[in-house]
Amino acid sequence: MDLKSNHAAPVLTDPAPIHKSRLGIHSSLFPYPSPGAVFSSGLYLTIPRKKSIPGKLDDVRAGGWLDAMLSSSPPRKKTKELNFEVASDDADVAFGSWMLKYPSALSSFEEIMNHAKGKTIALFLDYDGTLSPIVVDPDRAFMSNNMRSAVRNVAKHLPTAIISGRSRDKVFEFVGLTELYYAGSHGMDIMGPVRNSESVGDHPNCIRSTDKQGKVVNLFQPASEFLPMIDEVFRSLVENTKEIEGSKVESNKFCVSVHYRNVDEKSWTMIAQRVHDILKDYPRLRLTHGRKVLEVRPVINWDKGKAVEFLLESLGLSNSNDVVPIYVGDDRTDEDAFKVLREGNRGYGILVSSVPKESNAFYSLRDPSEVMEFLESLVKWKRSDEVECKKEE
Ligand SMILES: O=P(O)(O)OC[C@H]1O[C@H](O[C@H]2O[C@H](CO)[C@@H](O)[C@H](O)[C@H]2O)[C@H](O)[C@@H](O)[C@@H]1O
Repeated sequence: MDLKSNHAAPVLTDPAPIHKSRLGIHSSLFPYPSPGAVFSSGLYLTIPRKKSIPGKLDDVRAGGWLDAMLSSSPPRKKTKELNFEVASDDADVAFGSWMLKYPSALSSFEEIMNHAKGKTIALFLDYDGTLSPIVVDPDRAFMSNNMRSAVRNVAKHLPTAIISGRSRDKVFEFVGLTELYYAGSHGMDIMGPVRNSESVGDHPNCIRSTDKQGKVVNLFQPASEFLPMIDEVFRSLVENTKEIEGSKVESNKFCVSVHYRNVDEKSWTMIAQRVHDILKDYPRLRLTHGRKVLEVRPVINWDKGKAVEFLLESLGLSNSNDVVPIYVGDDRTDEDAFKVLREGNRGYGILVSSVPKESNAFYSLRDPSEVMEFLESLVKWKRSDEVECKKEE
């Protein structure tokens, strides 16, 4: 397997089992790699450990960080995503053949709905790059009012949740809708419904709480013990990157994002090295790569895929052949959710991308405007499905 291609680049970690009990976290939340294992978003591979020499630039190069950074959010004209380079003139041809593998969810809408006829669709949406366009300032990634209406309408008809890398509060601030469920910090902070006959409430790290409207909810925060560590790392990252022009460190409660979108490419090695040097003192934290962002998160066996499973269970929609989960997302962390759906042979992942990317999704949409069209089509379909069902009664 080519460790440098596709999803996230590998990161060396040093799991120390002793901390498991000390942190008071349920053992099922810890991932499986043994010392010397390399893992990235969904990848667990054992390779011999390399001795790292603190402060050496080789660290970030050898670890594949720079390759991953260079390939994040690839330019429109040239792509290396499928391990080959194409000239700009051929880009459309390459995209066309990629679409054969990941057909448009809009042109395949009827086909998708044929599978969903008479079933419940559960909808899961990523935020950045899916509901809002990617913009230079992460604090200004607003969704349009039209998109907000589309999400509100779809949530009135279908159980809907947003699963974001952002903090749950921040994504709620951007979306501002009470008709749906929210999971922040890549699924490590879920506010879900309470059901009478439920099993998720018994889940370790799940507590009863109330939402902003005073409704009783289940709050699931499997990484809560990591909060002091994450805060400490956040402060170190801010301090150690502050003189790198354009860099921005964002706290996402249980994760930290180090943005380099606005950093001159010449300084990418420096920013990667600073993050690397801090993380080597925190073996219980790991790094994943997003769109021009380095994401620091706890080493627990929890991701967007697990969040989908948790929410399905909370909604009483797991273990049912009558449920079709659909997950729409654009980023590497969304692959965990696509994988859960693909491997469980249920529902569909839809990748939002305007360039060819290897993915575990089944279908594709080019950008947030196509996502909005897809959501509107779902509402129309649901309305006519309801009318037909009434006629049959
Ligand atoms: O899971 P998501 O909802 O997609 O969140 C992933 C990260 O999204 C944000 O960063 C990305 O969008 C920014 C605004 O368009 C853009 O400036 C940045 O370059 C992108 O990486 C967010 O700021 C991160 O904290 C999230 O982890």
